Amino acid sequence: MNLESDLGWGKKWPAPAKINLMLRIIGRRADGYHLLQTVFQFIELSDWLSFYPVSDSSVKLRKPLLGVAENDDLTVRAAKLLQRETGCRLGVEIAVEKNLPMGGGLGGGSSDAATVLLVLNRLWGLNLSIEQLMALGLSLGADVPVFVFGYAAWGEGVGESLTKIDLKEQWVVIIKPDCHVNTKQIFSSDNLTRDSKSITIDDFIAGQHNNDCLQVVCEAYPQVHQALADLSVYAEARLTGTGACVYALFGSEEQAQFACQALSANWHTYVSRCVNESPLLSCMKVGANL
Ligand SMILES: C[C@@](CO)(OP(=O)(O)O)[C@H](O)COP(=O)(O)OP(=O)(O)OC[C@H]1O[C@@H](n2ccc(N)nc2=O)[C@H](O)[C@@H]1O
Ligand SMILES: Nc1ncnc2c1ncn2[C@@H]1O[C@H](COP(=O)(O)OP(=O)(O)O)[C@@H](O)[C@H]1O
Repeated sequence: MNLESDLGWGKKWPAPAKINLMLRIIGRRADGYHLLQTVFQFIELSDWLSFYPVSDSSVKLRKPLLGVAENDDLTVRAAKLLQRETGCRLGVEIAVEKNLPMGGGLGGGSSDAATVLLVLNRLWGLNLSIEQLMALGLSLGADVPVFVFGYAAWGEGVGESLTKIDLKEQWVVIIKPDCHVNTKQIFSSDNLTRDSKSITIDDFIAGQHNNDCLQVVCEAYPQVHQALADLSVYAEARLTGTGACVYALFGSEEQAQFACQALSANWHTYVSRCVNESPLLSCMKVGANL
């Protein structure tokens, strides 16, 4: 193995999805952003990113995503942000294997950005700390810090104040209804509950799982309402983030596969495993021991 591949150039790095196990909106900041209480857990279902050296300081995508201009892509924005913040003059070509649905509430774009921040920090030798990378990530999107943090977390603020939490690692069945939910549109709704009472981690563990976006999302997107009804035949069905994906947790892979197979006749479904440590973090630990 040569030095380039030892460092991780050309290697495939995961950008895992997240689910929100509950989401409460407890207030609103002066800039319009909402103050949340949420619980993030990772799932193994991932996009995969590879990085290739280039001879100049350009940042480019091997193949831009359908419907996302190259310069708007969160991977490109994350790489350019690192260059701006550190004065780094190295460039990169990024290849993205996109498996996570866009606008699905699974945080795919945010996770792609976090993978770029963490991996290029290593490949470009920048030595930024996790805290510095989380702060940079926050400027790209409220969901980015948790993917840099790398552990299942109780999230507050706009999602940047994170406390590590150990959750049961169950199997998850996800339905992706045939619609893209625009996060900004949901957070702009007059009908959104914005004054939920704060709860504690113990309240969540005792069973408070509600998502304050649920009603507004179901009113705007009847497919989401139908997906929740169909999934709830098998287990408690919940909305992740602002949707559109809905999910249910199962104690075993067999139970999850059973529900998934039955639902896949009418829906686009995924089955995966929930994990407390981000698959990216696990991968980076292995890399660090090379
Ligand atoms: C709701 C959550 C829950 O995890 O997830 P998704 O459903 O998007 O995956 C996140 O808070 C979303 O994070 P993210 O998707 O990164 O949002 P951003 O790009 O920062 O914001 C998109 C838009 O949503 C609104 N927004 C977002 C987060 C927040 N706490 N308050 C808001 O009001 C803002 O209007 C913002 O312009
Ligand atoms: N690399 C990327 N992957 C996915 N979406 C991206 C990416 N870069 C920019 N976007 C934009 O971000 C939006 C939200 O994407 P995503 O993070 O997948 O959904 P959500 O925030 O609902 O979980 C997309 O609709 C797309 O316009």
